[in-house]
Amino acid sequence: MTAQLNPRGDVAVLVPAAGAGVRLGPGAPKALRLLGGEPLLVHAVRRIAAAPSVHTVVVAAPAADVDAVRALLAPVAPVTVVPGGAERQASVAAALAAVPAGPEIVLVHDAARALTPPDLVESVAAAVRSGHDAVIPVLPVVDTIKEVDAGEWVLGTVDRSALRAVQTPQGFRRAVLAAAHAAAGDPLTDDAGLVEKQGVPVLCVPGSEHALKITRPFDLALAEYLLAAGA
Ligand SMILES: Nc1ccn([C@@H]2O[C@H](COP(=O)(O)OP(=O)(O)OP(=O)(O)O)[C@@H](O)[C@H]2O)c(=O)n1
Ligand SMILES: C[C@](O)(CO)[C@H](O)COP(=O)(O)O
Repeated sequence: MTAQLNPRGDVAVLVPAAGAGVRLGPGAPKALRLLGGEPLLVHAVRRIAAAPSVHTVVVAAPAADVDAVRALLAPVAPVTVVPGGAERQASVAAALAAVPAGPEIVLVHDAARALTPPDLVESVAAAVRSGHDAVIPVLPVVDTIKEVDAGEWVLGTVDRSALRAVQTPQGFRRAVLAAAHAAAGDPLTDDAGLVEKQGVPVLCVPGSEHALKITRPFDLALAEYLLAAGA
């Protein structure tokens, strides 16, 4: 039996949360590390659950922690927890397989983007609902970008005007995401990449600086600051 949030909602949110967090340094799996005294995953799920369109949330947890994650999230929101895989893509596929009949819009959202505002969940879902098969939140790139050889010698300067930094939640018509995962080969770093390989147009909508991905220790420190400031 899959847990539901809003039975009249039309959105399922998949939360890959099975990563180790190697770049954050030694410690518990990243989704379980603390921000303001609570695990990143709790922050992420709380904000997803505050988005009124959300019908179902499926979390892909580290396989060894599935029961602990179920217990952790029970007081936060009704969620389904499944074991994740060795790569993010496999974790998303496992969560997608657990979505019940009903929601025709599926969002994929990193637990590591713990402070993502509910408004961003709603705006991505609304863009899919309005007829777009695939929608991603993006921000402009603010640094000058260089192509380098072996990470050391500059080969050239890339025109950044057409570049965007891509966030989550990424939103899809359910059948489009399912077909892209069914056809998936080697793992890609995001779900839009799989959909692009199927020739499906992907729409960009404005992202949010609060949806930063907590990847390195500095990101966690920044998130602590943002949380204390009311994010
Ligand atoms: N096998 C994996 C790997 C990643 N993720 C999830 O995918 C999201 C984005 O991944 P990232 O931020 O790169 O997390 P990690 O893989 O944990 O980071 P690292 O590469 O530093 O270990 C995270 O919520 C992470 O938990 C997952 O569900 N399953
Ligand atoms: C999905 C993602 O968050 C979009 O920016 C990103 O691609 C995850 O990448 P990572 O290498 O797993 O951090």
